[in-house]
Amino acid sequence: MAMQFTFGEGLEVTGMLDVANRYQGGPGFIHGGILTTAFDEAQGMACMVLRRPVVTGHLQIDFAAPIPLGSVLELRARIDGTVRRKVYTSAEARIVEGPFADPDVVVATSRGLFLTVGAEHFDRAKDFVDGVPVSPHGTSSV
Ligand SMILES: CCCCCCCC/C=C\CCCCCCCC(=O)SCCNC(=O)CCNC(=O)[C@H](O)C(C)(C)COP(=O)(O)OP(=O)(O)OC[C@H]1O[C@@H](n2cnc3c(N)ncnc32)[C@H](O)[C@@H]1OP(=O)(O)O
Repeated sequence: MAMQFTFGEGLEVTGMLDVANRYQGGPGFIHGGILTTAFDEAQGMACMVLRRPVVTGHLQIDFAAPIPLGSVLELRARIDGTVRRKVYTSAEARIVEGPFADPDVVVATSRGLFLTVGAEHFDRAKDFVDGVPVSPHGTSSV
């Protein structure tokens, strides 16, 4: 997904998403699956501090407010803790530009469980790789 990421202090990662027209779900608003993808990317990116590949095991989104096309979304994500291969993460989204912008209002939240995996996890699909992902960290082609 075409997001810009910056690494803040500590374990927090900030991702910015321009809510383009192609991300429409209901008329005028972002599709919930797109927002879910953005959280998956941001929380997966927060896991990169571990310097091991991870995959998403469980992701739970609360859609608290509608997000109109043309918004700029800010997603802040972090690792909350690790247990063995399990990596517990959370994130919030705020509209920071556009007609509904209010940096004090959280419009969606996410909790995600990621699992560290070995290189063999991806090796199994190497014959099916299709193209170069858009994302600089190489996880998504959306
Ligand atoms: C050549 C190297 C290439 C490197 C490339 C690096 C890329 C960049 C890296 C990093 C940036 C990442 C950015 C990511 C952004 C996008 C990520 C995605 O969209 S990933 C696609 C969607 N997800 C899947 O396709 C997973 C499909 N599922 C699986 O493969 C397995 O189910 C997996 C790996 C998640 C777990 O399977 P198991 O066999 O490895 O692990 P078990 O032994 O079953 O579980 C381990 C522990 O986790 C818990 N667990 C597993 N799944 C759970 C679940 N769904 N809910 C709750 N707990 C779960 C279990 O209860 C267990 O817990 P206990 O340690 O015993 O306490």
